[in-house]
Amino acid sequence: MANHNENLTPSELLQAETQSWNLYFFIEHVTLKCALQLDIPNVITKHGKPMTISKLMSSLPIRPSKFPYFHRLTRILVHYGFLILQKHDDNDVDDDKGCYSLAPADRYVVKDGPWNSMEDQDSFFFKAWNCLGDWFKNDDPSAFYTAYGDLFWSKLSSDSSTGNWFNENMSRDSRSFMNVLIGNEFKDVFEGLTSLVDVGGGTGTVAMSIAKNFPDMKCIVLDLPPVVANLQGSENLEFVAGDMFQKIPPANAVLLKSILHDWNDEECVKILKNCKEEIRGSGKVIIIDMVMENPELDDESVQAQLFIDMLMMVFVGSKERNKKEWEKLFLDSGFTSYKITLTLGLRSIIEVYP
Ligand SMILES: C[S@@+](CC[C@H](N)C(=O)[O-])C[C@H]1O[C@@H](n2cnc3c(N)ncnc32)[C@H](O)[C@@H]1O
Ligand SMILES: C/C=C/c1ccc(O)c(OC)c1
Repeated sequence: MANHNENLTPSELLQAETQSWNLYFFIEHVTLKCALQLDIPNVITKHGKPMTISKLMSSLPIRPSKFPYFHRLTRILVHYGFLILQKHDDNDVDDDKGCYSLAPADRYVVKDGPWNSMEDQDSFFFKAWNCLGDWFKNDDPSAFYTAYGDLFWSKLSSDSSTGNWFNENMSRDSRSFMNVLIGNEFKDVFEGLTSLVDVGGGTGTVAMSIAKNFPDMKCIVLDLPPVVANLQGSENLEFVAGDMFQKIPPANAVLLKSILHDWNDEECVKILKNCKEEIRGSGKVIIIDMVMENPELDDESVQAQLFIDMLMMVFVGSKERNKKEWEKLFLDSGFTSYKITLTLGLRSIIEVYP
């Protein structure tokens, strides 16, 4: 092992060279981005079955002059696991080496995954990330603020196309998450509740799913005026425009999905105290958010969690919390007990009792 006063050994240097290619050039990002620019996931989805490379090329908006280059893109997409190549026969010498299909991650992205429309919002997204270095050297609340001179929620409120983009993505995230939650034995968490207010419930995707599955429960969605303006409720679903730091409508249970990770500790305590005040009957607060440092998670999940934690820092100046940090929030807001009832992928369901 070389210490940092010495030059790298030849083998360290060669390994560093390899690593720097893999780390510094965003290979996965730039190649996947091209796949999305060419609409590869949608074209394969529409085709309905795996496609040969010739079929794929002729179905995509690419010029014949570029056909000879295309297998280089599919090759790296296969390497990164974005595409799956089922080989027909290793002896095949022509370009139809096999059939390409979508990996589960693309099927998720096409069908209901959020943030796949990053393309339209590319500069919006990266402008904030590009300011992260500057943010460390200034006193701004978030790198987003450094980039835009405005807070994230305020910007979304004033710029309706970005606001709609964000709400649509949160809604996609919520739709797939609720399909897992409600579609399985996991829906116990809502059983027996008479009413529920989804605080910061966006455009109501979560509440609609609960309202549909529990017709006797009255569901309320509280969100900022520009988010819920013009949204139509139903028999047991109501939209309320407001500010969770001011007043939360009373209900048997309060749901906070992807809310507390947007705020710092003092703000979270304020929100939680407001929630506690409005709980009616023997109710609870239900939190759906990540719990960091869960030793049961695999490396891939940990990496995604670490990234989302950074995302919160960049966009809203907040953080993801470990079990101890969650517990402190609950006790500081006057709750007596809590339990982490379920972990689904990256996120957990935490029930908190007054
Ligand atoms: C990350 S999104 C989560 C949306 C939804 N709960 C979900 O999981 O799909 C955070 C939500 O909090 C809302 N929000 C931000 N500030 C708020 C406030 N002061 N009062 C009520 N809602 C607010 C935003 O408009 C946004 O819909
Ligand atoms: C670009 C995405 C920004 C973002 C901001 C706040 C959130 O709570 C969030 O949840 C996934 C995403």
